[in-house]
Amino acid sequence: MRGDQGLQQNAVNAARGMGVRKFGSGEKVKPASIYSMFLRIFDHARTEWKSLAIALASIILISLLEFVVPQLTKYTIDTVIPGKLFGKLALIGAGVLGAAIALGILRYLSTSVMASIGQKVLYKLRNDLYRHLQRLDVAYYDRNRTGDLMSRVTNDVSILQQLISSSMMQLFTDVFTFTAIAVYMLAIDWKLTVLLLATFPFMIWTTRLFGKRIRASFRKVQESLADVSDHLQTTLTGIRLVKSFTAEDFEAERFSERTQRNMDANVQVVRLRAMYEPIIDFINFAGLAIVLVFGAWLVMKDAMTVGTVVAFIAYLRLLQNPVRHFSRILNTIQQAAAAYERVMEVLNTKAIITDKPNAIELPPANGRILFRDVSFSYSQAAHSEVLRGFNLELKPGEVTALVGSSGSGKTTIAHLVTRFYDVQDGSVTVDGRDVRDVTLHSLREQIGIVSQDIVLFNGTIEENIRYGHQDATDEEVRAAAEAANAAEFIQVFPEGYRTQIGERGVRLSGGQKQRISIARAILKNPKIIILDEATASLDTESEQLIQAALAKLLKGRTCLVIAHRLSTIQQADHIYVLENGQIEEHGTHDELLERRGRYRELYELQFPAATDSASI
Ligand SMILES: Nc1ncnc2c1ncn2[C@@H]1O[C@H](COP(=O)(O)OP(=O)(O)OP(=O)(O)O)[C@@H](O)[C@H]1O
Repeated sequence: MRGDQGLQQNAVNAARGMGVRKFGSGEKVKPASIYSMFLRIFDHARTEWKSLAIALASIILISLLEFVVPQLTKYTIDTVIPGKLFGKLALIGAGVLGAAIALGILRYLSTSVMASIGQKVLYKLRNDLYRHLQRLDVAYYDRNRTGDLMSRVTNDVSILQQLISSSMMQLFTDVFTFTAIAVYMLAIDWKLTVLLLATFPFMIWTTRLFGKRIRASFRKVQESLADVSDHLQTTLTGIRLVKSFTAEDFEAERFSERTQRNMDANVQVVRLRAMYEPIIDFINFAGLAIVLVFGAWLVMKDAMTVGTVVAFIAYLRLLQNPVRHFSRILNTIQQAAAAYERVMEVLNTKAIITDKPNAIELPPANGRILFRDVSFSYSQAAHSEVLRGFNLELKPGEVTALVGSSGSGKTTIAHLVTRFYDVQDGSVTVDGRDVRDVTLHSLREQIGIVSQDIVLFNGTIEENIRYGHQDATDEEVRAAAEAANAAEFIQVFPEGYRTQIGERGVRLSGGQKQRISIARAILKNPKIIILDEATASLDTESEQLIQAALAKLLKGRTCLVIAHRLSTIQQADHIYVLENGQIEEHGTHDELLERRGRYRELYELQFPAATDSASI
């Protein structure tokens, strides 16, 4: 048992794992250039121009003040000390302290303003990403893992926010300081400065070399983190399954494999940084050696004052600070670039199922649905067609049931009506209009789905029912619950309709959840209803209540019922038996029993006694 389950899980995970690395066509982005990342961030920050202006002004003032302090040093060494100007000392002391206080205030201002811009950009980006995810096709969710997508919206966006809040400020300050000081030093002594700047190409080259590798490692860190998040999401939501298979240790083992991959990737990043920083330090010391040796030589030759050399060394430090900071910021930038790539992979994915430019609103439907010569497959692989030249008519106000073996294409037919997927050939029409010619909103608004996988959100019972029609009044919500045979059990809860359900509230039984989902569909009041295995796995009492609720829901609507349990569809107006995407036979329950074909076979399998007596 253990082995079988392990094998299955591994196969599922291998397939899923492929989904992460191999995005569908159009989803793969080139390694994002840091430049395009900054452009996009600025684009998001544009509306914050006032705050940006304050931050920029602070940066300029910080650079100016940093420039003034070495000038005071030079003045003290070259003028005050030789001239014994005691009266100036207090002024110099006050000047340095004043500059320090002003620097503190400006740094506070720029940091807090940038942090708030960072948060706002983060807020916008995360909302854009979520909105985009909501619009992406169902097929996108078939290919990508939920935990991985969650990690992109949470972890990756947070990393980008760190870049804006803390590192970008530093980067601006550094670029500005670097340029201002380099220009000043060139003016004072261009030869010494050129010699000094000769070390910088080495720094840039080293930075680029390590940058690429660090980014690749960060990509691994983030991907492995997404794996961890995906594993958590699947095993915690499926905790009952894990326990029923006593797979706790097995899952803990698999979790530790994933965290180990994350740890290894992190260690790789640290190793690269540990190698990079000493190289940069060495180049910085080489610069210091040049200034010290060449400067001292100039002083000894009376071509330069001691104060100028001291100031030069102070400026050298200021010049090298940005580079040293940059080596640290590089970490954040590379990490952000890897996160940015992952965010862009989602944002660059275009939804395929969208409204045509000239899509019209589907008028209130009569509910006649026609499949004409439909061919459909989920993938482009050969022989993967689920439907081929498929024809079907669903008549307005009638119940059409689909039965057939597992995998015969029943759910796929429902997916094509709701346009979760588009047909490759032929057409699906509602009241004569191709579903691709009408807006998705107007189409889906007129379709209600009640399925076996009931999704109820964390919130109150009332909120869950109202999901079917947000503007419904309290009376309408209650009437829908009444019609769905749910009112009785809801009223037993002390808080009635305001009872919290889901993780932070009461647990409902399968039948109760089903009735709430029927109430939700009744409140939506759609012209077309799709029931997907709606009454599977319920006890007889629940089933009777639900059957009664469903009878009310189906009344006067076009209904597509996908059923395995033939007992639930005996009253259907039409029953179609599907095998391998083809209709094998159709008719009413009685007609099909008489025909003694596949339907009767299925029926006899489910109700051996009933057919025995029927045939006597
Ligand atoms: N999202 C998907 N991506 C790829 N293939 C899919 C997808 N959904 C279904 N299929 C494949 O399409 C075929 C038809 O599946 P479908 O779910 O329509 O069958 P079904 O008759 O509803 O089965 P069941 O009664 O077991 O629910 C199956 O071979 C299935 O493996």
